[in-house]
Amino acid sequence: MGPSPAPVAADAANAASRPPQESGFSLLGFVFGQNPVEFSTAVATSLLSGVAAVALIILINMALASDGSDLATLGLVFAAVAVVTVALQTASGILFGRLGQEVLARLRSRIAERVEAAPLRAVEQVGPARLQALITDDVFTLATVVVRLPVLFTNAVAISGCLFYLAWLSLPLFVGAAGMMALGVAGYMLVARRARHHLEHAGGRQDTLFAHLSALVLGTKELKLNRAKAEDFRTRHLGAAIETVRRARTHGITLLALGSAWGSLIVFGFIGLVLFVFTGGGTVATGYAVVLLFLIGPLAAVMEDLPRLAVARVAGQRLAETEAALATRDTEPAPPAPFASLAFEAVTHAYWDERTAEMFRLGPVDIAFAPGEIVFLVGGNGSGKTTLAKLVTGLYAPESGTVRLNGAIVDDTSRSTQRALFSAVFGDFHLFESLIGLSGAPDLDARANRLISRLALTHKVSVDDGHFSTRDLSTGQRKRLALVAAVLEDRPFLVFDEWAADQDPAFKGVFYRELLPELKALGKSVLVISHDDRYFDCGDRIVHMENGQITGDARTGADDDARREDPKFPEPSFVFQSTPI
Ligand SMILES: Nc1ncnc2c1ncn2[C@@H]1O[C@H](COP(=O)(O)OP(=O)(O)OP(=O)(O)O)[C@@H](O)[C@H]1O
Repeated sequence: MGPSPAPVAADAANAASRPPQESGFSLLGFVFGQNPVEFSTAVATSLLSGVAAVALIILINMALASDGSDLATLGLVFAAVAVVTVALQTASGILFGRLGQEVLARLRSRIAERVEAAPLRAVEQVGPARLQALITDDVFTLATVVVRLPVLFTNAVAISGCLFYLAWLSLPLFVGAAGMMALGVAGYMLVARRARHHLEHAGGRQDTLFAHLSALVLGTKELKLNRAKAEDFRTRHLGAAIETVRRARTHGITLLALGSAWGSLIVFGFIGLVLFVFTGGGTVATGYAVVLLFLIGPLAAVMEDLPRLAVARVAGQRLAETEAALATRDTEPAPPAPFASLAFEAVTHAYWDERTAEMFRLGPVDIAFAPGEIVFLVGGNGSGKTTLAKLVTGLYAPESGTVRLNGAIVDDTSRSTQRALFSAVFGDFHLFESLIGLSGAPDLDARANRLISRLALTHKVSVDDGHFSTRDLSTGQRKRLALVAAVLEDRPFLVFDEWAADQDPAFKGVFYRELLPELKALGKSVLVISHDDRYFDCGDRIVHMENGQITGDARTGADDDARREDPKFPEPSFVFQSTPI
């Protein structure tokens, strides 16, 4: 065992599980930033439509108090203001609708961009369930609030305007109205605090729910085979998560509804007091009654929107937390550099498992790679082979130790140069539907189809315009397609993580005895993680791992000249021509 690495430093990016920080996400700021002109116009139109609505109320009151001589003029003004109000409301509705969709699209792109830019370890720690919940549910919640903003602004202005008008009609009554409203708002806020706690809890449980929903799809086979298992999963696991989210959200929304009811009660109470107790009829009372009756609509709408704002605030906070967890940016992708050597000195990495409070430590590891070398990485399950491969490819940054590429130290600013050396097919590889990143490469379809034929897949799949004709294939066949994509990238170093494990015995032979030597003959380096001990002789070196340590690193013996004589190792005669892409 080497010196202990700094505890959990490697997992320090686990910000997603940190206690929630105050929301660093301002929805208004974000919408404004996306499109300042459109946002300002939208706000202006909704504010003006609020002013116009107040003007309408004043005109109605003037008409009610009129002796009839100015009714015609008032009528014309009323018609004009009504048209302007409707036009403004429509314009702000359309503008905020557009902005809402823009927010939805931009936030989704922004999350995708953060995921792309963040180091792999940070993305792994945030986890797919949180990202899925965020990109679907939370982002949608935020966009919905944006669509409601014009109504909120219009109503806020209408309420303020009406209050001014009430003050003008009667100051003492206005003071009473303002006092009652303050009481209503204070009561609402008190309840809303408690409601927010429930909504935050629901947000946290939402991640578990999405994880279970994904297990429902990915684990369909296992669940369908065993009814008891399916029922247990549906009721106890998925069902419990659905129920927890439902209960927490219901609690939150019920509390908010009670808060709104308290607000409405106060308003109605005040209308009653003004009409039946304090004014005792008269013009002021009529004016107050008309305005207060009008106010019920905007006040009710604002009360209705407050719960939406509370839910959106929680969504914004989750977004801010996740973005903070993904805040570290990897260096910009670098163009492929020439490869002369890659060396790791005393490199370590540690995983911290929060649930079991256990640490897996890899290293300190010393290992070096040269061009045109085939290295087998072998060892028991969980010995750290894939983790080492992630360090070698630059997907993980070492916690300590030194990486040298072509003699120069690789640091956080140059790690992308290290990554640019590699193409890899990991055990949990993903086969994209097309040869992404390669469009426009010369003869792409022809070269891909030659490789497909070489991998005995011609009857199953072809490439047309860079797209695979199908991905409905066996796991082994999809892995062959992943290999096609990796080889076509034409990078100097390839990593295959137990690639041959899903191949039939005949094809294992093709992989180890034909493809690997041909890649070597093209000057490629290959790191092969393998349990196929009968093919270990195909490597130049065998590196053994145990418990996160390299326990052996030895050359296989057969030198390259001897190999070339050996009929087992053919010349690179065929399709793997390394056409630069
Ligand atoms: N994403 C992860 N988060 C936390 N711990 C992990 C993670 N991936 C691996 N580990 C831990 O690291 C150890 C080494 O895993 P690794 O996948 O590197 O082993 P391996 O030698 O490739 O195993 P196998 O032959 O089964 O693929 C595991 O025992 C596991 O506890």
